[in-house]
Amino acid sequence: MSTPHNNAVQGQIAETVLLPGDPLRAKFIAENFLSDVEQFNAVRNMFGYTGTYNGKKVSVMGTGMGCPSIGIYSYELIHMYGVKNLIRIGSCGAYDPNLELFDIVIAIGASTDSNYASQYNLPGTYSATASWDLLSKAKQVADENSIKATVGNIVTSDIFYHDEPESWKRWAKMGCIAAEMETYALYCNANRAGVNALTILTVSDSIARESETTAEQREKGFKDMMKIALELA
Ligand SMILES: O=P(O)(O)O[C@H]1O[C@H](CO)[C@@H](O)[C@H]1O
Ligand SMILES: O=c1cc[nH]c(=O)[nH]1
Repeated sequence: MSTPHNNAVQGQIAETVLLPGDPLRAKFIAENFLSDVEQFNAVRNMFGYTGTYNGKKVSVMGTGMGCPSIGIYSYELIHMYGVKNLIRIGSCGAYDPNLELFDIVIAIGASTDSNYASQYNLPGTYSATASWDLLSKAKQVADENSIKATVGNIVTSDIFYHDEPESWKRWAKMGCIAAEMETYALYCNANRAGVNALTILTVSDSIARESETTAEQREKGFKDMMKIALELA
């Protein structure tokens, strides 16, 4: 069975899938970290691959940018392909001035300006949280490999170019340490379905320090994040 967005057939996708926003980052991981690689998707150039890492079957697939895009891909992976562990590996902008470029952030929860959770018609505000199992393992892998990884609440925003450039400071005042654009929807989908999700991010920009990495570094760098995520498979 395939979907309008994914050509994979049953059994082609592993129970653990790494999810970078950028499909070229998925290709890079498949080519450089996995063995016995098979490509399962190219619809919309949203590349997806399955291979092995240390003998374990693992998949990697792009999600595109924003909650609607990761919402579609992660829903299909969970409900149509039986995926149990969804690990986003993305870039983020740091709000916390203690975070430096290339530092790792592990998202224990995501706050948001998105209305993704309105579909659940809840009688209040939903806190989208990570799988404790994946999170505690990820922190352990980071510590064992002497990789600095900061665990905290992040902001998933629908907006990259904000009309009010200083508004991030209000999230920072609430203890949010970094911003990206997908985790809230990923955690909602996973929690609603009773499967595991975790977001691991690399700081690509410091909003607090006004510094940034290049597009090539974002595609090919970030090896610490990839190592942590692959060890979870
Ligand atoms: O590097 P990725 O995973 O795409 O993540 C971040 O980068 C994109 C914005 O440049 C958004 O998708 C944001 O969440
Ligand atoms: O500032 C940033 C950097 C990466 N991704 C974002 O969403 N924001």
